[in-house]
Amino acid sequence: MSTKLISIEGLAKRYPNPGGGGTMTVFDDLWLGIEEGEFICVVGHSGCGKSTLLNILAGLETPSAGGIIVNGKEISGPSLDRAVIFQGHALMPWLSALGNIELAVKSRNPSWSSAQIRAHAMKYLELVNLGEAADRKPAQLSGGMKQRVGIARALSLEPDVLLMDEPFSALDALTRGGLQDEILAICDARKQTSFMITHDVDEALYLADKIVLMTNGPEACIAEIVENTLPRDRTRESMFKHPRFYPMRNHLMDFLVTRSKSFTEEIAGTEFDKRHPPVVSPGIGVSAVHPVDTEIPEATSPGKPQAPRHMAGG
Ligand SMILES: Nc1ncnc2c1ncn2[C@@H]1O[C@H](COP(=O)(O)OP(=O)(O)OP(=O)(O)O)[C@@H](O)[C@H]1O
Repeated sequence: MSTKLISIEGLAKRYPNPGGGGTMTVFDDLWLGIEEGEFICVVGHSGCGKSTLLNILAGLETPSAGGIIVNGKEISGPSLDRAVIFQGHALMPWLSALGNIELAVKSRNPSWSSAQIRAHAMKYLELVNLGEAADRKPAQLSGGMKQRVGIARALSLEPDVLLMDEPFSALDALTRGGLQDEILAICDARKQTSFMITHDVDEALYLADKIVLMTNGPEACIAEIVENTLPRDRTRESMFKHPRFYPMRNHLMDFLVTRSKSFTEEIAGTEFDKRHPPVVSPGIGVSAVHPVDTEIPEATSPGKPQAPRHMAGG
């Protein structure tokens, strides 16, 4: 029996072949365990199945094989325990910012009085610094403000798991940076288990405890789990100057640019086991004081993973 909050076990997704006849396997035999309070980012090229994976976690899609266990129960559909923040905020246009959150709070707590619902919704609107915009309709809010309402709505459900599908990708860099800071502060304070898809390597390095690397599709798989070796109390400014930043960043970029395409050849003849994707810690051994001029130790360099520590179902 798994001790993880989330255990993805042998997950596969197949769709009918677009060219007709047979099926197309998006990904196959994914195994991943997620601890309570962890912030996971999934990185991989377009089409490898990141959104499909998140939608299965949300209960919006069903897997073709395998399953996902959350809190000891297999996912069989959507649940308010798993809140989703989408790229397009999906707000009800006829409701105010506060009204949108109240709707979610009411669905979560049907027995609450209107006053209780309002107070709870307002608390989360204020948490994302939108208290003063409570009465505004989505059309009267900027893109960043709308996304804040989406974040407040998801958090107001006080979910076990927060699922985010490229939540900031449609925003300008400044707004994105501000929202990343807010989400990080909130998730840290609440020890919120979070699962985010992003194409932005720096976003993953700033937010994630672990970064899951997916190979290119079709038939994508989890190639590695990269432990973020930057200090947990990193700030956006300090992160870039840390000696482990470039070992981390280079490892991720090397995967995306080269290894994600040729992974099948990389593992040919090795004992690579999809059930226990290797866990690597780039930059460990690099001095935290001196500039980056130290070699990454063999045991943690690409292709020489540490003994797997992060196993689902195990
Ligand atoms: N409902 C569907 N029917 C058929 N094929 C689908 C369906 N949904 C997704 N796919 C296919 O599954 C594959 C994975 O799609 P998915 O959106 O999960 O990828 P992704 O990694 O999230 O991509 P991106 O980074 O571009 O958002 C793609 O080839 C896509 O065309």
